[in-house]
Order: sequence, then C-alpha cells, then structure tokens
Amino acid sequence: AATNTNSLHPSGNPKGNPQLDTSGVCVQAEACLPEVECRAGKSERTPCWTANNTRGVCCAVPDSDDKLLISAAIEDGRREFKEKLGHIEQHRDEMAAKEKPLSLFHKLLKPSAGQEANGIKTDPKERAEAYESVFASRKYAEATNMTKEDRQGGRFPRHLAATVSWPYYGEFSSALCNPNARYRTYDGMCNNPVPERAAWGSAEYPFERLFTPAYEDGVWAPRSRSVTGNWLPSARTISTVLFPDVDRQDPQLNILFMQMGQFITHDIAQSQAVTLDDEKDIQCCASDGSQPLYGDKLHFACMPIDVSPNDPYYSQFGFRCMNFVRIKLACGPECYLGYANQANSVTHFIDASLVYGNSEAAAASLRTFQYGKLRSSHSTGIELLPFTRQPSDCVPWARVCFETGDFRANQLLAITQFQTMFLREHNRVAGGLNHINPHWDDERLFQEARRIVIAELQNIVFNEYLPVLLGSKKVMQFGLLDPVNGYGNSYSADIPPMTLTESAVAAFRFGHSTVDGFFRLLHRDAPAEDLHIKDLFFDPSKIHEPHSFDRMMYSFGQQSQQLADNSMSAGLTNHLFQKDNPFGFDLASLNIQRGRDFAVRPYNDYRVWAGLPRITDFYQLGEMGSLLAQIYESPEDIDLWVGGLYEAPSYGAVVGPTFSHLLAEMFYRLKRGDRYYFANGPEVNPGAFTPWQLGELRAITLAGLICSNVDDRYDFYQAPSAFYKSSWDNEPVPCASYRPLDLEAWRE
Ligand code: HEM
Ligand SMILES: [Ca+2]
Repeated sequence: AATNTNSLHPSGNPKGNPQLDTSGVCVQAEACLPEVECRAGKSERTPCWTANNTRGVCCAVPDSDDKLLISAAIEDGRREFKEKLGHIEQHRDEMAAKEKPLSLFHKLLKPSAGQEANGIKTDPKERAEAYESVFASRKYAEATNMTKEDRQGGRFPRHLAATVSWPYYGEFSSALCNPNARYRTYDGMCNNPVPERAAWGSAEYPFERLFTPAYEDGVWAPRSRSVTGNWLPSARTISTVLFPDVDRQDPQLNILFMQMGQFITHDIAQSQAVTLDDEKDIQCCASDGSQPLYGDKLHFACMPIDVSPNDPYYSQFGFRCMNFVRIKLACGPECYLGYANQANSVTHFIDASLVYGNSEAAAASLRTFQYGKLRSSHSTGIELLPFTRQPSDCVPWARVCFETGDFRANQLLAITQFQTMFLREHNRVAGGLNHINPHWDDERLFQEARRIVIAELQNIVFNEYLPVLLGSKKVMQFGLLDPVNGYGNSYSADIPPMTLTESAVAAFRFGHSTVDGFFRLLHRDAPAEDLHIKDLFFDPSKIHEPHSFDRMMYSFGQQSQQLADNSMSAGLTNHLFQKDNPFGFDLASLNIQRGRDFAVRPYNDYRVWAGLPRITDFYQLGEMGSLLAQIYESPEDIDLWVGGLYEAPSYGAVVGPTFSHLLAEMFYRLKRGDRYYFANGPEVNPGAFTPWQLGELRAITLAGLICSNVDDRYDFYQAPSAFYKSSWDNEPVPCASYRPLDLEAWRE
C-alpha cells in the first residue's frame, strides 16, 4: 500500500501551529529530524522537536550491527557503479546519440553545451553520489532481505551513503545566507531561514514526493509490472489506444490559458535526462530504430519504449524502439540510503526563474547592467528577446533564435511570445522606476523591477489562473487566493516549497491534452493563416515578422484551447520535434514512461487520497472505463497521467478531482513555503511591499499585462478575462481601459 510521506493538506498540519507533545517522544533507536530529511522510518511517524528547535519526526537510526552491513553495502555499491561506468567507456560509440535521425528531441531535456552560464550543470560525475547511493541501497536491501513493502516505504536505516557539497556548483554554507535580504537569490537558496533548510526549493534540489515511490526494487528500478505480475502495457500502445487525436475545443478557454500553464511549468520544473559524462545524449535503441540496444551496450539509465509492429503510425517506418533516457537523480544536501529522487534543475519557487535564469551567472549573462534592464534585441524596430549565442537551440533553418533564462523558450511560438512579454514588462518597469527614482543605480533598478515582475506573475498564477484551473471550491479549500486588501501572511517555515513529483510527471501534464495541432493567426485584411505545430518546433522565425507580437497575442486569445481529456493532438503524439525527419516522437508515451521512470504510484492510490472511492472495476468509470479495460489488466495498474485525464472535470474546473487535488496541494506548498511570496507582510517577508504597492500589484491581470506590452497600445483590443475567448460579456476593449501599474507607489 502507498505510504503518504507528507501530505500537508488537508490531512497534515496545514494551518496554525498545532501543539506538539515534546515529552521524550522518540525511542532509543530514533532521532528527531525534519520530516523531509526522514525518508527512512515508519509511515506513521511521531512528531517531535529537533535539536534546532524546529518541528520534526522520530526517525530510525542504525545500530552498530547495521552499520557494518551498511559499510559493506556501500563498498559493494560503489564498486558496481564503477563497473557500469567501465561498460559505458567501452561502448561509448554505440551509446552516444547520433545526429540523425532522431536525436533532436533531447533538446527539451538538456541545455546545449556551453549553457553553463545558465547555471545548469550537466556533468554526471558531480552527481555520482546519487547513483552510488542507489547501488548501495540495493545491496543493503538484498543483504538484509528487506521486503518489497519495506523498501518501497523507504524503511531503510537513516545512514549516509555519501555526502555531497551543496549546491553542486560551488561551496555553500547556510552561514552565507542573510535572513534579512530584501531580494530573493537567483538560485532560490536562503528562502527558508532555518539553516539546514537553506537549500529547500533551490535549483538542483530534488522534486518532493507526496507518496513513497513504486520502484519495483524499492530503490530505482522503474515501475513495470501489473499487480498480476505480468508486464504493464507499453506506453506507446496506451497512447495509440487511449489518446487518439480528436478535435474537442474548449467552449470557453483559449490558447492563452494553455500557454500560461506551460509558462508556469517552466518556472517550477525542469527534469533532465542522464547524459554521458561528456554531455553527449544517450542512445538506447539501435540506430535504425528497429530494436533496443542490449547487454552491456544498454546504458543503465535506458528505458526505451517498445513500439508494436502493428503501430498505426510508426509501423510504416519500421520504427520499433523509441529512445527514452531516465531523469538524473539528486540527493539533496546529503545522500542517505533509500529510494532514488530526481533533480529539478530550476528553482521550485514561482519566481520567474525562466526570465532571470537560475543562478547568478545566468542572470548576469542576461543583464545589460545599465538602467536595470535585461538584454533584448531591436532588429525589427520593436523589442524582442535577445538572440541566442547558441544557435543549436533552434533548427538550422530558423532565421532567429532567442536566449532567455530557460532553454525551452524556442520550443513553440506561444511560449516564446510569453517569454517576450515578461522581458518587455521587466524593461518597461525598470524604465519607469528609473524615471521616478533617477538616483537608483542599475542594481537597485534591476532588483526592484524583478521583484515587481515576480509579484505580477504570482498574482496572476494564484488569483487568476488557478481559480479557472481548479475551480473556486478547491482554491478556497486550500486557501490559495490572496485577500483583496492587506497582507496574506501565509508563510510557514515548516512547509517544504518543493515542486511535487506527482504533479510534474502527471497532474500538471494535463496541459498536453489542451494543446491544439495548429495556431490560427488572424490578419485584418487577409484570410487567417494556420501554422501547424509540427513545422514550428524550435523555429521561432515567425516572431521576426512585423507586428508578430500583437497579432499572435490577439489570435491566441481568439482560438479555443483543446479540452483536457482523453485526446492528444497528433502534432504531439506522432510529430513531436519532428524537424526534417520523416516522423517525430510521441509526448503521450513520454508522459506515461516518465511516470514509470519516477515510479509514481498508480492512479488508484492518488484517487483515494483525493477523497474518491477506490476503483475495483473499470466500469465504475462509466463508458470511459471500457476503453481502459481494453488496455490494463487491473484497475490497480492505471498510470496516474492516464487515469487523471480519464476523469471528467470537476464542476467549474478544467481538470478532474484527482488532478485538481494534486495541483492544489502543490501550489499550496509553493505559496505557503515561499517566505518572499508577494502578499506576505513585513513580519515574515524582508522584501514586503507597502500596502499601496500591494494594491497596485493586485490590480494587474493578464489582460493588463498584455496591454502594457503590445507593440501598439493604441491599436490593440483585449478582453478583460484574458483566459476566456471573447463573448458578449467578455468583449475585447481598447488597451486604454487597462490602467498600467502606477509606479508612483515606488517613488522614494
Ligand atoms: C505547447 C506545447 C508543449 C510541448 C511541445 C510540450 C513538450 C514537453 C516535453 C517534450 C516534455 C518532456 C517530456 C518527457 O520526456 O518527460 C514536457 C514536460 C512537461 N510539460 Fe509540456 N509541452 C507543451 C505544453 C505543456 C503545457 C500546456 C503544460 C501544462 C499546462 C505542460 C506541462 C509539462 C510538465 C509539468 C512537464 C514536466 C516538466 C519537467 O519536470 O521537466 N506542457 N513537455
Ligand atoms: Ca522558479
């Protein structure tokens, strides 16, 4: 059964400070540690106070016999890992991805070489500890005959398998944190004032699990078996049968809603595939795509997707093996024995890290260091993102290619335009502040503009986007809305502000179903132009055309998004990142396989957590159940991403009850665990706004933000509820109707 490691809401201790009984609670073989540091131990753990006077739980620690076993296991584990590295050395040629035919799809998972400046480290040697820990944990579990249940429940003795210095890109000591710093750090360090929690939510910190994982070996072997003991169905088979391309337009919501979701994703999540140590991509299939590599030639991080010879699309190409490389692991500040966790290479906080970069070095490479501005380009006479110094970020025939704080920015036109909008907003605000406070220097202007842009983004996410996504009932239940007047003060240093694994690999990927196969660009005196996404991946050339920003933002507002349901556009399922290849990859397969790579538990466990009855018969899901029954042997097998999208949406929400509960739980943490959350007052937030400033920020909606940044404000019409298509009660109105942020509130 699933072990809920730390659901904070509603069953945890979400509100206030429940009184803890501190009277000698932990027994002899236990120590009191912060809950997130206690992967080991019992599922029902006793609360206690740690040595640092913070809240913790009683955690099992090893006795001396155990310690001997552990040391032996660690030695063995290291040896085995070294052996694997030896195989890699020997077969490097086969394992390294070839330029052709299909390696470009990695682009989304891995920054190009030379993006070191973006603060993203990709050298697996630096993370050897995480893998050594995996191999050691397996050895220990074998040596002590741990049951599968104990392994999956993380009931390993709490013992260091290795120590890593944190963060990976340099020496760090929490003593370097200034708890009163007015601005957040770029990499998210020092948000939590408790020294041993300084790294919480920072770039490279692992995703946080809601439930313990379902690794087959309890350590890192992917989830791969049905409860019947047979293999689970292939991810590609599930994709072709359960996610056909059916045009079902959302009657109300538009492409801006879809795009906001991906924009938020890129702020809070970026998992990267394991690479060879020279950063070359790993190949898991024979170069003709006919079969997987085998034996020592198969890299230990390979998990290729089996494509049936009868595949309705790929069979014509004889394509039988879809490359799939597992996500890099990370330990947090130290590596303990236990199950594997995956690294999130961006800051977990909603802090516009995709605009500013995830490290000081990344931010520096994006700044002009004059008047607080970000670098931009003006080759068409209007402001666009700066051109990249890394042309391999785009297809070779792209006429332009842009650089931002996130390397996924060129993926499709709409994400690139959102990045453009936030860049423009930063520079606009910095310019306005300079006008009002001419005595401020570059650094002050930059940081104040950044603080404002982050606040605007957080306001749109929590007060405008989430109510539509989750429905008003859910956002109320989780306290996700901010008060209309005054400070919110929702901060708790006990809430880990980490992106949830389950949301990153499943719930938040609901958005893939909402993507349409084309963008319809509207022209005033010419017919509409349909651009198919399969021709647009990593080619933002269109953005270089005159009026592209205004035309696209207006058009996105008029085009329906697709419903979040059991359908995916073929642009994503057969043609993902196709470029000039005859066929592309399949995002639905990747989502399903990714869930198994991270070993999130099957759908039923989360369903029950969300308060729904366990499914014991497929037909409890109605007509849709009969489709699932064609594929899965048991309702206990359903992959989380699949099950969530097979639920009908909750009343007034875009997604069904299980996904909305998971997403609410994650956003709850990202808000309440963020000391710098924009609505927090000066008691907790050293970067608090004044009540006047806060009122100004609360008034900015996405509609206002778009209007502040279009090329021609005097010739643009924007509907007030930007996520909804125009209708009689949501008519586009001239931009003059939206008051931009009044920077007078910042006069000093
Ligand atoms: C616009 C077209 C989009 C494309 C082409 C796209 C493509 C991708 C790809 C290739 C991945 C990595 C898949 C893997 O190997 O696991 C991914 C991950 C993801 N996508 Fe999308 N996506 C799109 C839109 C969206 C939207 C609208 C949302 C949410 C509303 C979304 C949410 C996510 C999330 C949460 C992840 C996991 C991120 C991580 O942990 O690295 N995507 N997407
Ligand atoms: Ca972030």
